[in-house]
Amino acid sequence: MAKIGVLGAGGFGIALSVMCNKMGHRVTMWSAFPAEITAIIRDGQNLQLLPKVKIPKEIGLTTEIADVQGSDLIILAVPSFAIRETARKLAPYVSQGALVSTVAKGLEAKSYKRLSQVIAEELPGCQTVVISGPSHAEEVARGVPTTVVAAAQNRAAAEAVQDLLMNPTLRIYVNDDVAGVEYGGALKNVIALAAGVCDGLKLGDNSKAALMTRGITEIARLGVAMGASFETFGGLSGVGDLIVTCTSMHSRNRRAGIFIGQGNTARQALEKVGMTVEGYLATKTAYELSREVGVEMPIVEECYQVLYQDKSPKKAISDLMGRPRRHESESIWLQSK
Ligand SMILES: NC(=O)C1=CN([C@@H]2O[C@H](COP(=O)(O)OP(=O)(O)OC[C@H]3O[C@@H](n4cnc5c(N)ncnc54)[C@H](O)[C@@H]3O)[C@@H](O)[C@H]2O)C=CC1
Ligand SMILES: O=C(CO)COP(=O)(O)O
Repeated sequence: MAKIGVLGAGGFGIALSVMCNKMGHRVTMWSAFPAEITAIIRDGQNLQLLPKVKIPKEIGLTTEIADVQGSDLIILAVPSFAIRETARKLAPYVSQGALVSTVAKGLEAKSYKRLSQVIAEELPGCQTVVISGPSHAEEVARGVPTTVVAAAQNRAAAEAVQDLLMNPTLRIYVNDDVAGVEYGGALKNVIALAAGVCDGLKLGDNSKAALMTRGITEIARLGVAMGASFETFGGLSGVGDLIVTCTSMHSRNRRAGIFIGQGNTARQALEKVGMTVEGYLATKTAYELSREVGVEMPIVEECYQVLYQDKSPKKAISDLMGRPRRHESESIWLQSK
């Protein structure tokens, strides 16, 4: 039995806490917000972020981040925009070599850093392991067979997370390509939003398949330009997560896209979903990064215009369809002029 600290008491923080508790680990779940913990204690669940998942009494609930000190593993399960401030709060309570994981999927705004890089800056001396892959909280909490990857620069650290968290319903593969795993996880949310827009517009399966396939092409194009391995995008954290997020009703990104396709503004869609929609910020960050490094990302660019410049989704789709003719085999390497 290990001691696990989970930072974040939303959908995925709860799902992982419940899973770890079932495995026999001693779990402490932290939230930055006293009202969130009070509501969980009162309702025995988080009615807003993961309803119908009962939180067992053995899981410690706290707003004192110091309470996770001495954990064998600390999992950051807060949205990507809160990773730096949460890691900074944690810093006084972790020792050299501590094992820290993140499940957040995003890039830091403005710096375009990957979240493991952000954590390494705030927690130097810790071993950072990225956990990513097709893993909706609703299903992880129910014990639906799920597969993810654990990626770290130090393979032993990823294997330690594999040892701690792998169980009959969660199969964990180790991966050395941290950059590829993180770009896949962050960027698939943009494509999932776009897939939701297609669904909201009541387009067909052809359109969705096109978005997913061309989407992973441009995700890989940026990832490879940023130093990732091409192969990673064909794995669980790439195409695997893209498939689940573009097709599942659990996906908050896809649901936000559906609202936009039905005629809501981006702001209205985010409010209606009421949970973390990483694809919104990721669209802006990916758009800016792709321009900075000169990588062509037509779907990301159209998403940016729909979300941030009020472009009509129908016009965005017709502009994508009307792009210059191209050979499929060469397009993975395309750089913009
Ligand atoms: N829900 C899911 O199925 C999965 C989510 N993820 C990723 O995990 C991350 C968290 O997602 P969810 O748990 O679903 O989000 P959520 O919206 O359900 O919960 C977010 C949690 O973060 C906390 N939080 C918000 N702002 C904060 C701040 N400034 N400082 C500290 N804590 C803050 C909230 O209090 C809440 O406990 C996201 O990056 C998401 O992409 C990854 C895999 C699956
Ligand atoms: O990353 C996820 C599943 O792997 C969760 O996706 P959403 O954030 O779109 O719900």
